[in-house]
Amino acid sequence: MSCSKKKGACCSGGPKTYNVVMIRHGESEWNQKNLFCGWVNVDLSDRGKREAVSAGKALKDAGYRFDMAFSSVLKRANDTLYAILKEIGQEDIAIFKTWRLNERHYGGLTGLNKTDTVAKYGEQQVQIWRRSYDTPPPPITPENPYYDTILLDPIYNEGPPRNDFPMFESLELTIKRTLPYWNEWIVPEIKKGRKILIAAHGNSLRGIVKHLDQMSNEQIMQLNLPTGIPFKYTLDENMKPVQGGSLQFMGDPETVKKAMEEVANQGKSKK
Ligand SMILES: O=C(O)[C@@H](CO)OP(=O)(O)O
Repeated sequence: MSCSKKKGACCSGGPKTYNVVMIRHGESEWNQKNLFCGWVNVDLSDRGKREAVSAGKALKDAGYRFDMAFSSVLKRANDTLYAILKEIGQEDIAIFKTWRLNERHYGGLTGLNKTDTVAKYGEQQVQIWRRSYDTPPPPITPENPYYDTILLDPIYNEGPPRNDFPMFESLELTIKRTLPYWNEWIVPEIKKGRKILIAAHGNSLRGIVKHLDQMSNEQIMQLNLPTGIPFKYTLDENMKPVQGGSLQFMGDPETVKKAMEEVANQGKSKK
């Protein structure tokens, strides 16, 4: 059977491969204001909404169809997903939402302006907080204006458990709660040949990318995922990327490069 037109599992002659599409949500209102956001449930900005629609159009033009979708419990990722599904005319597919795909919890940095934080602590420290593998931000405390906003938000009624509710997360800690979900819920569906779309966040997706590409703790520091540009992985039966199958962005390389630089620059001082 030839399945060259299918975007899920493919088997035409050679070894079986599987495609999975992921997207970081479109620009959020707090991305626009350059604030550390993490678990605060903010909306997409107008630009972010446009990015989500464009992502949907790109997927539609490339002929993508999905069997199911996964997202976090945060509306910026959910709304990105809905906009895409609307564009491709698949609003009725099954959607699974989990806090395990949330953005990393930014602890005591939540709500702070990234440029002001650079001015106070220096670019190097902010880069460590934003992109290092295992250095967490300071914990969020009750004095933080968003402490209750997060803790009392009904989106967290289903988890994480109250006695294990994060007060901060490094990338390492983010991966510890994201990867079990990837392995237990997403991988089995990919292996069944289901065509999967994941709409999540810069750092939860960095965790999945680090795992798939077996990137070192140093390599992952350099990766900034752009907002609202879908990317595809082509995986073998062991869920390892095939040659050239990693991080295949659906956008022209110059636009992707600029969008990545824009994210990186959020943690630079304004000259
Ligand atoms: O503030 C955040 O929650 C994240 C993503 O928007 O920011 P950063 O890119 O600094 O990890």
